[in-house]
Formats: sequence, structure tokens, C-alpha cells
Amino acid sequence: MFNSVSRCNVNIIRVIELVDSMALPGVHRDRGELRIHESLDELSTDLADYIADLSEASVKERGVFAIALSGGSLIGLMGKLCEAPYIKTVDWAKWYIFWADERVVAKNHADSNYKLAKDGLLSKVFTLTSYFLPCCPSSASCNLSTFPICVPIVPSHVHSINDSVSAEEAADEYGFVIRQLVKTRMVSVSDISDCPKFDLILLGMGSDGHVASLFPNHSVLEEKEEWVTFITDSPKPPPERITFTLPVINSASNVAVVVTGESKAEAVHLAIDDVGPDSPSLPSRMVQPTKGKLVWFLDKPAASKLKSLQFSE
Ligand SMILES: O=C1O[C@H](COP(=O)(O)O)[C@@H](O)[C@H](O)[C@H]1O
Repeated sequence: MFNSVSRCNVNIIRVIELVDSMALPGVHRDRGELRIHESLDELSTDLADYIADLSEASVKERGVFAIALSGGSLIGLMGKLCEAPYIKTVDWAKWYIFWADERVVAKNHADSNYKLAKDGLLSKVFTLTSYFLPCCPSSASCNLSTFPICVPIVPSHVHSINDSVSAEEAADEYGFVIRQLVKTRMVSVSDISDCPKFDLILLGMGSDGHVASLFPNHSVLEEKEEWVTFITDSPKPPPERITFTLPVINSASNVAVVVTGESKAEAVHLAIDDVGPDSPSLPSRMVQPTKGKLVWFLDKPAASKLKSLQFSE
């Protein structure tokens, strides 16, 4: 049940599968797999491996990979994807990229989740061809048999929100775009509802337990009909945001929640451990994929208040 494993040269100090068969007092069931890391560097490598593996499996099975990003610290932790070996081995041209939440600001605004991902990640993959220019087939030193077949992310596959309309309109338009892509099956559809089934949704978590732009005690948590909705009163600035709703998040094939730092340890404990009948309705605790797989990527400080970790030490 508790394993210390080595995966692709990464020492994950604990991989804990929280499944039905577990009967440890205080440890919540069905909270997915916990991957707890000694260092941020190791967490980043494991996260890159995880995303690259899911991308490969999805491209093999469906021909495309529909991935939704979040903002915040997640993007920095995904940075290894832009390094060897992933930069060469990931089939970037097959990626369809979305955002699980976005702040309603201009795309070049410092608060924009799109800008964060573009500067920290996408721009490095958009320019992949020039990255490999020194060994392109026209170069004298190039050996065609070893020329890496790399195609960059296709700009039209990057689905960011319209930043020139209101939050409500941006959410509506974004929902419409996703609907069209579900029709053509670039994004799969859930077999138990009409919800989109993203191949992977990546979430961060705030110290208040929010995920995407689903904040504690907000009416947005009750939204059952819309795929994408909006808020104008976010407790964390900026106030206007659009967000995937819980039904969409919980319909994904894979959901990963990436959380680091001691300031989030209490929220991690409340999101994962069995805290009894008074358990708060924390958005991160409401992330419960119906048929998909949930994985938590944690560093040791973020995991420090988990009962499951204490039992295993
Ligand atoms: O406002 C937001 O915050 C969360 C968490 O961010 P972090 O910097 O504490 O990791 C993020 O996941 C979300 O996308 C963003 O809009």
C-alpha cells in the first residue's frame, strides 16, 4: 500500500494509492494516488514523465491529446517538458490546449494564465523548428537518419479565451468552442453524461483549497449545467474569471492536482484525509473524477499534515 519507488531516476518518497480496500483510521478513501516528492526538482521530473506518458497513450489511442492547464505555480513546475528528452519526444502537434480557468484580463496582462503558460511553456514549443535548426536536413552536418521529427504546437490548437468581451460572454464563447471540439471528437465525450472528457486536466490548489477558479463557499460550486462558467467576485484578485465547472473536471480521463509548499499543508489535509462529518466543502475535495484517475503531486511540506503520510513513517 505504501511504497517508496524509483521511477525514471526519480525517487518518489511515497506513492500511496487511496483505494476502497484501505482501512486506516483517518485516511480518506477514493482520493486517488499520492505522489509525494523530496524536492521540487524531482516533482517536476515526475510531472513531466506523467504528462508525456499520458500524451503518448492518448495520441496512440485517439490521435490527439486534449489537455487543460491552470495558472499559478503549476506552470513553473511543468518547465521540464521544455527540456530534453520531452521537448523532442512529445508529439506537440497533436496537443489541443485549454485552460481549466482563466482570469478575464488582456492576454498580455501579468495576471493572465494564458500569458503565464505562453511565456513559461508554449513559446518554447511554438519555436521548436528553430530549436532544431542546427541539425535540419538542409544543414551540411545533418544526418537525416538522426534528424529529430519534431513539430511544434499548432497555434490553432491553443484555445484561450476571448479577452475583449465580458466574463459572461467569454465563458459562453469558450463553452461553445469546446462544444464544437467535442462534436468533432478532438475532445472526447463522457460516456455517462454529455460532458467533455479531457484527456488530462491539470490543477493547482490555493491555500484556501480552491482549484481552477472554484472558490470555497461560492455558488459556482453548485453549477451542474454549464461546462464553463464565470465569476465576478473572486476572493483572490483579479475578481473576474472564467472556470471549468466541477462536472467537467470530474468527467476527465485524468486529473492531476499539483500542490507544493507548507502554506498549503492544511488544505491538502482537508482535501484528502477523512476529517469526519464536519469536513468543509473544500473545492479541492470535490475533485472526484467519476471514471477517471486522480493523482496528487505533492512535495513534502505540502504533504506534511497528511494522516496517510504520518501512518507510513
Ligand atoms: O488563481 C489561481 O490560483 C490557483 C493556485 O495557484 P498557485 O500559484 O497557488 O499554485 C491556480 O491553480 C489557478 O489556475 C489560478 O487562476
